[in-house]
Amino acid sequence: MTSHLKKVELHCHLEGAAPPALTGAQARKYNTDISAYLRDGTYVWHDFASFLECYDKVSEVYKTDEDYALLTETYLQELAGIGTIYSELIVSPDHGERIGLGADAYIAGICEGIRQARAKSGIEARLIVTGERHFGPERVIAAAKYAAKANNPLITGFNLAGEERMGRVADYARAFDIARDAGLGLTIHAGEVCGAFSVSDALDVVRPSRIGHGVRAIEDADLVRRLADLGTVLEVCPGSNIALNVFPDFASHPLRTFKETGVRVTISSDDPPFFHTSLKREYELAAEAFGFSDSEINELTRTGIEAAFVDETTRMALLARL
Ligand SMILES: Nc1ncnc2[nH]cnc12
Ligand SMILES: [Zn+2]
Repeated sequence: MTSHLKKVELHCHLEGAAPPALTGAQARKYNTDISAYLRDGTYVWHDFASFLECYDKVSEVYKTDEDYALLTETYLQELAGIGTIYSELIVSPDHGERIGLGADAYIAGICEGIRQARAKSGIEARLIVTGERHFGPERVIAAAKYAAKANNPLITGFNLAGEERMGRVADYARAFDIARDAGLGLTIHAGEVCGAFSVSDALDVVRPSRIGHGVRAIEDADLVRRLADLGTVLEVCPGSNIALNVFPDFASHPLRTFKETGVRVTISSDDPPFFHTSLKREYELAAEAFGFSDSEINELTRTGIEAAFVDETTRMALLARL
């Protein structure tokens, strides 16, 4: 049981956390047929590419700033209900543009959801703006420029998500330069769908303090040592990795090996209902599938706070709540 433990999540895509019931209600509200992507309360996909397609279709039934406020507050309140004190949400202003809402209204709705949740439960949250590789480098650069200029204290990081097999990290270097120059925290999806080379590329080109997933670094022992030496924090999402067949089962998953070899690791849920998981389940898995003790799980949580994209006063306050 991990219900008594405080929790932190660094890696969750906001639209990826959309509860199927809420998505169904949204689809009915807008008279949109998403039966190809949501059936019997379950999101329908069969591989990484179809997951990304399903994700984009589901996202499209959240159309207004109020919809985004509701989605954000709903997820954060679920997290607060299981003892979560801090959450970083991965958001895409470019998506706001694509659906015609506009980036500012999209972000304003999400920030309203954060304020509502914090007022009700005290949960702290920040936003990581992401670009999506499959929409190409120009859109990713535009996302970085948006984040850099937003002057919004809740936007504290920049990420690159989407189809990892498209292009190389170097194609997106300029976007990360813009985000770095603006003082944003940097993280990047790598070593999830592609192998160890993608993590090496990320370290060489982006020099991020964190990597989303990074788990396929396990294929290269020198790279694992490099991650440990650099102190790069991996945002590990075991349930997602098994659902996407990155590893066949939890027994083959490298979370414990990373920890034992000195790589700094945290646990997150990624896109929880898409992968039949939740942050609650990821903490349970840490105990039951990976055999971590309460104090080892608290170390994962502490690492999450140490690596969080927050000011030092907030970091100290979060550490004090552990
Ligand atoms: N697991 C994942 N990997 C890459 N891009 C994503 N976008 C949403 N979830 C993702
Ligand atoms: Zn992700």
